[in-house]
Amino acid sequence: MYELTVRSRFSAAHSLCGYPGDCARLHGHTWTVQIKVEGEKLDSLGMLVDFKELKKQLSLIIDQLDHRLLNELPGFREQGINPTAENLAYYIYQTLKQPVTDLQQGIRLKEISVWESPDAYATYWEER
Ligand SMILES: Nc1nc2c(c(=O)[nH]1)N=C([C@H](O)[C@H](O)COP(=O)(O)OP(=O)(O)OP(=O)(O)O)CN2
Ligand SMILES: [Zn+2]
Repeated sequence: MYELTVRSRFSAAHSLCGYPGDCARLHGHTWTVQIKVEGEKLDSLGMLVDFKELKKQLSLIIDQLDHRLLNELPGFREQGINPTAENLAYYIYQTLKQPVTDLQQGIRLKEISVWESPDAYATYWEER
């Protein structure tokens, strides 16, 4: 098996409704998002999939999140879901799952990790 990893960053604000502390107040982070894909077969260039293609997919979702109030995103606002690192990792996974599969035959989205700070991150994946 091969595994590829691509990372990017964005800045955005959030508040955690019901949190018993200062995270309930509006505040911001420079978030890091990491995407991992996996697959077995390399193409004739020796690539599982071009990093450039993965970066493109990642930048599409980053553009939706950058300099936003994350609580107002569709998917969080209507359902009153807190934009925690966990929920963001799930949201990004669901958004990228199909587009990544469509990039190249035989590859799948393995996991999404979201860092709120250099020392704290959450990862979401689905069992095969
Ligand atoms: N499991 C989770 N726990 C917390 C989350 C989260 O998304 N998942 N989020 C928060 C808040 O967003 C908070 O802003 C982050 O707090 P913290 O990690 O403590 O970061 P600080 O920048 O405040 O760093 P300090 O080390 O506390 O100064 C809280 N928990
Ligand atoms: Zn926070």
